[in-house]
Amino acid sequence: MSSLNDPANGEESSCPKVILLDIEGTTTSISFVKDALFPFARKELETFLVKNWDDPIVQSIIDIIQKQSEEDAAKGLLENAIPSGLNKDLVLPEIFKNLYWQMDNDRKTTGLKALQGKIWKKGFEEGLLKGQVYEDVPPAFQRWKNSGKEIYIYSSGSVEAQILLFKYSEAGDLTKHLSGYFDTTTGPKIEANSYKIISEKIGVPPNTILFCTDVSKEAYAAKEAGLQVVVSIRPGNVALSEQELKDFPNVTNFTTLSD
Ligand SMILES: CSCCC(=O)C(=O)COP(=O)(O)O
Ligand SMILES: [Mg+2]
Repeated sequence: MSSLNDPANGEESSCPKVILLDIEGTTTSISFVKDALFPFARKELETFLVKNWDDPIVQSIIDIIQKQSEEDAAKGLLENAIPSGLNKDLVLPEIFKNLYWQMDNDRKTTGLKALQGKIWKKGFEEGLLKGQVYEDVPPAFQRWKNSGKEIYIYSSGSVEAQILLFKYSEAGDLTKHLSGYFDTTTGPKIEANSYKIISEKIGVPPNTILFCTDVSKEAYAAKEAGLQVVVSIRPGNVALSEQELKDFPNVTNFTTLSD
């Protein structure tokens, strides 16, 4: 990784076998997620839930959202949890209120992300949404595959949403390059244990995985788990502190990220 903006930390890092990528701020601009994907889900939210209320998968997501609201209320983040056991007409306004609050605060909870994925499905399949990736992403995928590496995704977006974004991308179907996907059902992205689980699931030692993300808390968690870590600096990303720049190599695009 000699061409990276690598702080002189003196640590040996071997050539990675696996590239593990975050989406927002890494393969895809934050502005695409915030200005296209999130508003689409917000606009369709009420219609989607009213129409699909009886779908068992939607009901299982509602359960997750309700339980999350209990945790949030217990922590004092919310005044009231979503009441359970109410009929559809009484509970739906409470669910909408909770979800608008979550979206306003860009919460990365498993329930909200699963629901957004379900809503985006229609948008991607009907051509109303096209997944955006930075222009250096498709050639990097090809280069890594050619050199025998496996590429995985780890994003707060649900696995379903991740697949949609890469399948219906402006650069064509990129899922052919991807070996697998992880979301917050594996664990929070800011906990080292999540990265240990990912390395076990992929079946390779942590230090053979190179994780690239824009979020420093995720970078520190992955580093603690023993992964190689590179921070992504893209236009619109949150700027890194001086300390973070010392602690991690960084890339401004994938052209220089691992051969
Ligand atoms: C189609 S993936 C949606 C991305 C998303 O909802 C999100 O919150 C992105 O989080 P990330 O962990 O990729 O930074
Ligand atoms: Mg990100």
